[in-house]
Amino acid sequence: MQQQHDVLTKKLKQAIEARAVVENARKLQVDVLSNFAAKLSLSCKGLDIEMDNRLAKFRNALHKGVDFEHFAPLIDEIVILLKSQESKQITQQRDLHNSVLEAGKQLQKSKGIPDGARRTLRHLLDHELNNVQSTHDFIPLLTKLVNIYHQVLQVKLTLSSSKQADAQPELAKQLLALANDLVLEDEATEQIKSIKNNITCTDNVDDLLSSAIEIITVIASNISKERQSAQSFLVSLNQTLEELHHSILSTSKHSESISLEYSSLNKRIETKIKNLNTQTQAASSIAELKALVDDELKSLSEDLIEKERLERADREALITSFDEINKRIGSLESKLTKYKKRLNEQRFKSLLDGLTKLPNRAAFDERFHHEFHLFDLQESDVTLVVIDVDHFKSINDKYGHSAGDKTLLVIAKALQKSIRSSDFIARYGGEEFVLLMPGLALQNATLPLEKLRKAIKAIPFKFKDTQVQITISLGATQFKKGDTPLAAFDRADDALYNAKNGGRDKLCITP
Ligand SMILES: Nc1nc2c(ncn2[C@@H]2O[C@H](COP(=O)(O)OP(=O)(O)OP(=O)(O)O)[C@@H](O)[C@H]2O)c(=O)[nH]1
Repeated sequence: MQQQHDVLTKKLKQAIEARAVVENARKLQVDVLSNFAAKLSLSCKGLDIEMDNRLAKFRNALHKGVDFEHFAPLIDEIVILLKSQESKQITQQRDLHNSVLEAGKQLQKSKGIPDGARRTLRHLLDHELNNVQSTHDFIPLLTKLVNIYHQVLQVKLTLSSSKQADAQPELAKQLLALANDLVLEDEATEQIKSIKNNITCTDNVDDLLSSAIEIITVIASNISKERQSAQSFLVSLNQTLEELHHSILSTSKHSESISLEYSSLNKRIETKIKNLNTQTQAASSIAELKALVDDELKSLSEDLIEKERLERADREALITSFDEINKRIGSLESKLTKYKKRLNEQRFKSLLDGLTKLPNRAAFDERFHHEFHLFDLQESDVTLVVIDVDHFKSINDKYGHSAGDKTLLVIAKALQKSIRSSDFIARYGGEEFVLLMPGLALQNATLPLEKLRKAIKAIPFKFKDTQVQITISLGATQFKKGDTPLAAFDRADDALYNAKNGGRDKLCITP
């Protein structure tokens, strides 16, 4: 009996001990959970005053270890408040999305956004804004937006304040781009070159204004020269046509008078033959007949000689007139050929970039649309690449604008040299180039494009005795079924954006 009692007591003790362990573990867990809930409730602080009060009560109750029955109504109230907070937040997030989008679009309309900032803004509005999941995600976007606003505001402030209006780097940049795009006759090219030199030496508004006026004057005089040359061509065309008209008129008058002479001569011959007929009938002796025939034949042969003379004169007049007409047509043709050549040269020049002599943006647009048209017809592979020189501004800033120009020239040559003859490269503007690679699938483009990137990186640039490494970033895509030229270009531009954001000196691909 005692033995049984001892066994039972031992088991009971063991059970009590095991229970205590479980209770302790549970208490520990509850403590951890309570702490966590208290911390979580603190993170909601500040959203709503009513909820703050309830959460404070909740934390207090947790701290005191109040029974769950006392918690339950408090938790219910908090859950209701949280739900209303959630729907409030969704509305706020939507409003915030709309206002950021609206602000960004307004900002896009502003003039004077630096190139890099404009690209960042477009990416922000087209992509980043759509990926926002929470209000928190807006913070980096808003920071970027404010940054861009700041840049634009600075440009505007500089513009509006006459005191500060001295420095206008953006205006200088635009003016320089305009001067670079101008394709004029040789004499004007020299003038533009000297204006460009002036622009690179200053960003003072007054100096830039006078450069702008000089550019306008050069353009105006070029247009007037062009007009004069077109006018002189038209005048000479008109003169030649008039001369031709006279010549044809006089030839036809001459022909008319000759044909009148002809018909009277023919009539005379006819009458003489008729007379000869009647007279021979009437002749009574051989001697009379002989004398008659002799007379008439003599007169007829004179008429025939006259007829022959007339014919010869007519032929000669015709030949002279044809010669004259041919000469005039010949001279008109050679004038026309010269004029056409001139127009073609001008068109060719207007499709070349003045600095690098690569095809310019207009030429690229033409070719781009042509390739797109071909793609629509046969859907062959076309890879499109946008290339941008990295940190190019710092080359200008550190070593001067003409060093920047030379750099662009060297890069353009290297790019041209490194591509296939069937590829098409153009200077899109500033330090940006575009490359079209017809017949090359995007999956096979990595190798040649990486080679291109490395080729530029390997150029041994040297400025002011300093070895400088210059790199490029590349964004590539390919034409897709149902694409538009703009959509394809945007994809390549997005890829370039990724390459820039990924640290530059990179090729990024957006299929
Ligand atoms: N020398 C020279 N500079 C040019 C020409 N066209 C544009 N630029 C300059 O190119 C620079 C481009 O600067 P950003 O758009 O800020 O770009 P970045 O410095 O290359 O920097 P990332 O593109 O972001 O790597 C500007 O300073 C322009 O003035 C040109 O024909 N000649």
